[in-house]
Amino acid sequence: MKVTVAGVGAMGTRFALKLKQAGNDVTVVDGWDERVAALKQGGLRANLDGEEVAVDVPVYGQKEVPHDLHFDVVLFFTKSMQLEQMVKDMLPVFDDDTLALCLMNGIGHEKTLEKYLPKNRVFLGNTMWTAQMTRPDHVLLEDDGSCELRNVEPGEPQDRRAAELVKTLDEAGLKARLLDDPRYSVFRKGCVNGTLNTLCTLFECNLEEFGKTSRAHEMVVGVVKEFAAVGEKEGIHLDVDEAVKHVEDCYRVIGAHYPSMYQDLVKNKRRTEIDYINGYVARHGKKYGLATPLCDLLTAELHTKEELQNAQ
Ligand SMILES: NC(=O)C1=CN([C@@H]2O[C@H](COP(=O)(O)OP(=O)(O)OC[C@H]3O[C@@H](n4cnc5c(N)ncnc54)[C@H](OP(=O)(O)O)[C@@H]3O)[C@@H](O)[C@H]2O)C=CC1
Ligand SMILES: CC(C)(CO)C(=O)C(=O)O
Repeated sequence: MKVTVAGVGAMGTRFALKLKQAGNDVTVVDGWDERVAALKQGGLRANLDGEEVAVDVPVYGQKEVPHDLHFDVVLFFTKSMQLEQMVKDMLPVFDDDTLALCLMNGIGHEKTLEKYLPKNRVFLGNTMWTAQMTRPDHVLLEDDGSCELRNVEPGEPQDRRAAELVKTLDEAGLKARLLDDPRYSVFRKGCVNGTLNTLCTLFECNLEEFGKTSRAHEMVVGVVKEFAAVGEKEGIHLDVDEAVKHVEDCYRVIGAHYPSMYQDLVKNKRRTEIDYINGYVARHGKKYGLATPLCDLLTAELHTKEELQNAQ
């Protein structure tokens, strides 16, 4: 499959590397100049499950992508606040059958994609893999994970193409599965990020350390209930007990991981994706007349921490 990964930070690198190693034709695009320079010089460099690897792929800065390239799929892995600009910059390489796949954290990305692309070419889902930039030229890829996806609009040929995408990702060792409803999956993943990313960033701990604290369960249940209430208004019937279990399973499966939001703010002093996670629930709760006190407070706390850290 001919794939371009648009946004090749930590997670984009995992997907680009694994897809390339499995024999796919992979190109990468990024907007961070230092990262682009490092990729052009040394390729995709990572510690992959304990082994140092370096793989060469074509690399383009976000503003220098040649318009005559063709791809079967553009896989978006920017931060949420960078997605819209990346979609606009990638539009010239979309032809009549190029697919857009977004597995990023955050709720509502399909709306951004649908502003620029026909709905039947928008594919959505999430990943439970982990990844961490150690330097602008190097990524740490450890832990086990998975990913899941589906076309947002049912029908052909997109149902068939979703199955093809899953097969390609799965054959690359990315443990992919086909979803029934991608928006359900995005809200369910939102529960993981709206609890673990946010609280581990505030408390500056990893998932396992947070999970061992005595009030963790109470906080997780409270936040998940707010995601479920907003989801309900948007036609998504989240199973609260199952979503809480999904969150709490992370303490065991990827316990040593510091969530991407922690990496952004605590490690890199970068602004976070909070407005697309708890902030989404807080904003939409207001729109539907629902009280979402925990998400309101967590969003305000994260923004306050960003201010105090002078995050860029
Ligand atoms: N990492 C993880 O474990 C997981 C991540 N995800 C999701 O995947 C998506 C991509 O995230 P991820 O791969 O973690 O992103 P990264 O942290 O690797 O960064 C993406 C972009 O942020 C900017 N940036 C990051 N670090 C620095 C730095 N030190 N100095 C300057 N700029 C920096 C760069 O863009 P620019 O310069 O243009 O601002 C870079 O291209 C997100 O939606 C995330 O939530 C999902 C599951 C797990
Ligand atoms: C790996 C996981 C699930 C941890 O919260 C994540 O999505 C992240 O780090 O952003």
